[in-house]
Amino acid sequence: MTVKVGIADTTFARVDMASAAIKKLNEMTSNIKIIRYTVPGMKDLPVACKKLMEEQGCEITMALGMPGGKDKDKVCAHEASQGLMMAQLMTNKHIIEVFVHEDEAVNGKELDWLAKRRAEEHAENVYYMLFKPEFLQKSAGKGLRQGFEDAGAARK
Ligand SMILES: Cc1nc2c(=O)[nH]c(=O)nc-2n(C[C@H](O)[C@H](O)[C@H](O)CO)c1C
Repeated sequence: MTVKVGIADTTFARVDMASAAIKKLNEMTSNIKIIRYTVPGMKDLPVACKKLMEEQGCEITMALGMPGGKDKDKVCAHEASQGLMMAQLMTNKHIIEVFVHEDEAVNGKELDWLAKRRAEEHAENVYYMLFKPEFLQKSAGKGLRQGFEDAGAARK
């Protein structure tokens, strides 16, 4: 049966993360219907995701945002994250937050690579959460990361 997956993204972001996530999800399964909803910025993502789940019937959503490098952007990112957690608890559905901070990368090229890679790897997580939760259980404690390289399990 087809599962609806919501993808909420922003015009503020400097990289089209949603397209990378959508491409990855469509490569992994044909059992999903993707509904995309683009809003101005990350603080608009909580209600966008809640509407995708409550009004469009999405089972799970991804919130793709890009906090800028200024202090006020980091405050906004914290506020947006609080909103996303609230929206998850209100709907009892997962919203996978995919934030890429503009100052995580040294230049535009790395930012483009990082943002798309993190979006893809979280899209994989969405697939596993929907269809193969046992795969995530098997990966518990492995230090997996999305975007930059995995941290790996702690060496005894
Ligand atoms: C300061 C600020 N920083 C960011 C940011 O770093 N990333 C982002 O996506 N959006 C930012 N915004 C805009 C808000 O998220 C939101 O779009 C506006 O307040 C309109 O609701 C604001 C206002």
